[in-house]
Amino acid sequence: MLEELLAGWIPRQRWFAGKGRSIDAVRVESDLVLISGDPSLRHVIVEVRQGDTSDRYQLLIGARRELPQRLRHVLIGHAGVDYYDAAHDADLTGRLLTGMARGETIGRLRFRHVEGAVIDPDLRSLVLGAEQSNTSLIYGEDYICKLFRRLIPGVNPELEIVTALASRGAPHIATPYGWIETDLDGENTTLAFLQEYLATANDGWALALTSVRDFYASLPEIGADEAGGDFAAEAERLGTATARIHVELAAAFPTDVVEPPEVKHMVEGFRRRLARAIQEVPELADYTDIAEDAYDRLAATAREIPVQRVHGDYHLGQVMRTTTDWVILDFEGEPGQPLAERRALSSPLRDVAGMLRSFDYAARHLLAGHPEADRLESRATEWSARNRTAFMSGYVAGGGRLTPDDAILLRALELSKAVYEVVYEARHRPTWVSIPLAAFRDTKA
Ligand SMILES: Nc1ncnc2c1ncn2[C@@H]1O[C@H](COP(=O)(O)OP(=O)(O)O)[C@@H](O)[C@H]1O
Ligand SMILES: O=P(O)(O)O[C@H]1O[C@H](CO)[C@@H](O[C@H]2O[C@H](CO)[C@@H](O)[C@H](O)[C@H]2O)[C@H](O)[C@H]1O
Repeated sequence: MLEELLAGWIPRQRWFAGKGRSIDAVRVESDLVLISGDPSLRHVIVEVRQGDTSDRYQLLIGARRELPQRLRHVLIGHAGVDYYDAAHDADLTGRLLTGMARGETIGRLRFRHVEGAVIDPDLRSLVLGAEQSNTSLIYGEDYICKLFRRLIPGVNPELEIVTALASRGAPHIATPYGWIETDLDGENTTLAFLQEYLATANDGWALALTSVRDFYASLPEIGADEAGGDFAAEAERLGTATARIHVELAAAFPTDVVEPPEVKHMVEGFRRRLARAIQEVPELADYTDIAEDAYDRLAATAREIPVQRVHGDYHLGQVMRTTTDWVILDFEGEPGQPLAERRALSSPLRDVAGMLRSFDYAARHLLAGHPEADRLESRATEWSARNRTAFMSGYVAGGGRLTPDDAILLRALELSKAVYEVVYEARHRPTWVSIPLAAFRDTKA
């Protein structure tokens, strides 16, 4: 009965990855009672079959004889009692904190805390604004608990990296407190991650946009360096924080080098990504020569490239400015890539390339559909260049490496990221495709 209700409810959830394809079957793979009574709380893992694919999802299911008004929007369905999405029920979600604080094992679920962490189990939760691929619960002003919805067997890279960095006393991370795990297909798999909530911080994207708006609105036109909301000092500090994180990651995890023949394989990977992207967004074909030129130059550099664990999907939306520092979040790699690829060693310049692209995004995203887009084009270029330069100087000052050969690698990585972004935007925000395409146009002119 529950399975039937879920088959109707799951496709309507933001985090459901199989949208647009019909569901053949929903099967409950595991069902554990975490609290009994009314209201009751169950932890459920379901398998959703669609054609020849099947995905697993994690659910917290509450049951009450009658759902109060405040929970009616998360009703799953009625079958004797009202079943609902208990992630939204602050009367029940404290159970996750208690489990982690006590280090409990319940059936196949293991609740764990970071050594020495003290977790207050009495805080009440709220679901963070827009649920995307995961559901995040904010407990009081203290913790954020990310509940992974679609379950991929394996340890989540975010948990792996943040706990390793915290144990080294690394700066620029949000303190980890605990996690929930289980075994899936014989692999230890992360179900949820509890971390410090940066209640008073602002994310880098919002801060950068404030600066861009201020710069665009300043009349008579003044230089980016004279604008009141100049972001360059922050960009530079962020560059230094980024270099420090790279140093810490290199110390906490194994490192390696990619030998020159393997660099060619890496370039082949870039070319394959470009070819796949062109199939999806044919407009990109106009810029093939520019990307290929950067890839050829990289293939021609006969030197080894140091590789290590990196952030993997680094942009202004992943960094937060607290009153004292930049904090880096979401070390999960590019969403949608297989776990092995997200955990693979890579050049730290991949993150640098991601952030450079992000400065360009911040400068340009207001231009799409702007009546004065032509006038603002040169201002966008000025803001982007100023902040990219400041970020790089902070990165180098913080110990980040940038030799002339690195600059060739950085350029290829930046264009490869822009290729990824063109596909990402075509899928999710088609009116933004022009932003990453400008990364190629800039050099074509
Ligand atoms: N530790 C934190 N403190 C404060 N806000 C956070 C924290 N972690 C995430 N957030 C906020 O939650 C939002 C989504 O977090 P994120 O980890 O990027 O989720 P997703 O993987 O779904 O993109 C971010 O935009 C950020 O503003
Ligand atoms: O934050 P996520 O891990 O979900 O990353 C994905 O979404 C990002 C958009 O939020 C996307 O980033 C792109 O848009 C940003 C502005 O919204 C911009 O700052 C980034 O430079 C740009 O790449 C990211 O690529 C995607 O993986």
